[in-house]
Amino acid sequence: MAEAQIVCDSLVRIYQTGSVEVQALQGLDLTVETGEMIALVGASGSGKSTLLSLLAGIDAPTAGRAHVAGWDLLDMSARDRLRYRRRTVGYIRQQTAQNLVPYLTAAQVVDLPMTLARRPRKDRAQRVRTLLEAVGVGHCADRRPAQMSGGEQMRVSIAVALANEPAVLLADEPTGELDTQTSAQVFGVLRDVNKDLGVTIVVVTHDPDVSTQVERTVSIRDGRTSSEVLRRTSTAENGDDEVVHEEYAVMDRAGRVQVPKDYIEALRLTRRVRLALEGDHVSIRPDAQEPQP
Ligand SMILES: Nc1ncnc2c1ncn2[C@@H]1O[C@H](COP(=O)(O)OP(=O)(O)OP(=O)(O)O)[C@@H](O)[C@H]1O
Repeated sequence: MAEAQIVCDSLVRIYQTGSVEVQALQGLDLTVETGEMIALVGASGSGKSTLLSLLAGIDAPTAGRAHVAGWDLLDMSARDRLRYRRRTVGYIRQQTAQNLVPYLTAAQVVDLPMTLARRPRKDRAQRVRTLLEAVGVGHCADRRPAQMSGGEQMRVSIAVALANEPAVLLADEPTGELDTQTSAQVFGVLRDVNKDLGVTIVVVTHDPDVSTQVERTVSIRDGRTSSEVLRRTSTAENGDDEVVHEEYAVMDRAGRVQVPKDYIEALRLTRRVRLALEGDHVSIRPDAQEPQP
């Protein structure tokens, strides 16, 4: 079977500032299939942006395994990394302004990544128009960022990220600075890109409504994937279609599963627990020998 488009195993990123060490990712596992669109959620500081910048090839992992579209992110020359950033991934940064250039028009900024990738001039002009139309901002071609709304700027940012036909699109809080209605429209553009162009998309978001818009929402806690919510459509007893959200814990390759904090507290689980295979499930019980607090 072909490997998934994004595979992270026990991914670690440690930042060292002076004598202080921050473990932004502490053994994160994530698999995203080709053509999937997933949302990544988690509290502030949980490691979402760190993960995205590693996947974008902006930053390098400290340890673990990370493969994206056939590239090994832990074993890449500087030249490979540049090529990867230009052609394999599209990255939309958290602040809209960081994706654009104040003195360039929308058409010029979408053209830029193609010029850097040495695409012939005649292809570029046509593609700039097609891309701006595709994300609904054809009318902004000659405008600079200051002459566009936040939603229009974000659409142009999406067009920039798509310029070199990336296999993977990474978006860090693309709707964070937008009102509810504009957010829904921008999210709609990302969904269309995913459906129509088959681009694999990972979107970081704080918006609790996103799980209703994607098939899979992955939660990150303390630099690890903690749970996943899958959205499924099933048929209710009255014959109507109903959307069901089911939450799953994530197990890593070594078989480790994180027990949710509220379960630990409810059963007063301590360092040692009793595990038992019971027919079709595994049970976890408190250790009777351990003194209860
Ligand atoms: N360049 C850096 N140097 C040192 N520490 C960093 C750096 N970047 C991130 N961190 C730390 O790593 C941890 C994870 O940060 P990250 O930005 O990935 O979180 P996040 O989940 O994206 O948060 P938010 O939702 O607020 O954007 C935090 O403790 C943060 O302070």
